[in-house]
Amino acid sequence: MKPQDIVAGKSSLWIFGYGSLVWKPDFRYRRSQVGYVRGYKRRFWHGDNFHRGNDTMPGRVVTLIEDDDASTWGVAFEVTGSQVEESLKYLNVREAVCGGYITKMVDFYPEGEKQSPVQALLYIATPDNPLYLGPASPEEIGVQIAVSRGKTGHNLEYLLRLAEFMRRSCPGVEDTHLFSIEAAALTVVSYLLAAQ
Ligand SMILES: N[C@@H](CCC(=O)N[C@@H](CS)C(=O)NCC(=O)O)C(=O)O
Repeated sequence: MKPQDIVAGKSSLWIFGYGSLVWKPDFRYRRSQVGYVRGYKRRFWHGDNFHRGNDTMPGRVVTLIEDDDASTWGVAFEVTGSQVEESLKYLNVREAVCGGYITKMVDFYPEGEKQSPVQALLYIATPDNPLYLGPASPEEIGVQIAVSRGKTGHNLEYLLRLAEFMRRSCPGVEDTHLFSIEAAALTVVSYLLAAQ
């Protein structure tokens, strides 16, 4: 379903970010809210040959994998009025055209027990995507991230900023996948620096 069909006539929309969007939305929004989506786990299983890698050395970025027992924390951004069309136009290029992501509407749960869920749009890269890399060990993913760079910057920045967001904004949430990859990538970097 195209974003424009989803938001036809809507004066406001929530957009959920769980990767680079949590630290670099780069579009105008009315307000943001930390929270989570249910039924998905965040995994560095998507390839990136534009922003954080290239065709010969694709970087690794995150996507969501369906898992009924999991939830993924991030940030939802509410866009209103002209921000709706502006944000979707921008994200279509950044996420879909350059990144291979598609859109999906899900329930977003703002942090705090009393809050009821709201519908949010998110960008997800499914396994049938040509850039999809799939599962690998934290060590393999850490090496790939430590040596990849694309038009937007180094893949390490992408990883470390997401880890920093989780520690700062979701301190009670344990994300073993993310932090084990962070540890592996930093170990590779320390070896590379020592070898210089
Ligand atoms: N859709 C996820 C992942 C978004 C993401 O990381 N997309 C990449 C495209 S491959 C991106 O925007 N990268 C920009 C950057 O690396 O700075 C999110 O909601 O944050």
